[in-house]
Amino acid sequence: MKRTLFRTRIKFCGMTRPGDVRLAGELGVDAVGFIFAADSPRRVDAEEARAMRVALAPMVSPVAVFRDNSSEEVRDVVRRVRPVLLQFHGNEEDAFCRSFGLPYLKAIAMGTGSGQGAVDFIALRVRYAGASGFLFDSHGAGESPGQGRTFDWSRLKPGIETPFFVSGGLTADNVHDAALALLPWGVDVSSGIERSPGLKDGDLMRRFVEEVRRADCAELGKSCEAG
Ligand SMILES: O=C(O)c1ccccc1NCC(=O)[C@H](O)[C@H](O)COP(=O)(O)O
Repeated sequence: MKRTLFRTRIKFCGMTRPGDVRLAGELGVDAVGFIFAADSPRRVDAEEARAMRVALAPMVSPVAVFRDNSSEEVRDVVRRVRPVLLQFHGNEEDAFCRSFGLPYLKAIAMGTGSGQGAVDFIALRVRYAGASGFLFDSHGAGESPGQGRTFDWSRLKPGIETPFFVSGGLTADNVHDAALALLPWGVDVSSGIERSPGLKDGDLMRRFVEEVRRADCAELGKSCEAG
């Protein structure tokens, strides 16, 4: 999407501890994700997510993350956790995703490596007409997300007109390049800020945020020079 503001949103995903949620807020992160997918090592239940929601600083958005959960499970999380955004990583179609009355992000499985074509963004927009945005993640279709692998970023061509997040294998060492190469609405990270699945590391969290802000400053500098 055309860059008009110079702040890349940051979402920390797979939070499992209130202390990590508190630190994310202090670091200026925009959103935190709670994972309710059955097969995730970062899975939390609605009560654990509620406890973390209490630890959220003002203006930090709680996001509920699913992968082929039943509509009853999603409804239960919506009622008990009160997320402001839903994120779907499985085979969910638009009618399902929008049926909960909340904005949603559709995660798109990009697979790993190169050799696949550019993303057909118009087809995605048609298929997920109700989506507020997309999250391009590195897992293959049917694979578990959160594996810490990148995908071929060149498959995302400039000119995407809907907010999109880049995800998969981002760390403090590569997020600066990703942000500058793709100018995404936001970046999403899980294992790149962890010591082990679900246990975030304060130093890695802080370094990740610093690197995103460094990319934002570089981009802002370029547009100031261009007048
Ligand atoms: O991370 C998981 O375990 C997970 C399981 C099921 C659905 C979604 C999941 N994660 C969603 C995310 O947004 C991750 O942050 C994203 O896949 C990036 O992960 P990573 O490569 O570890 O940064």
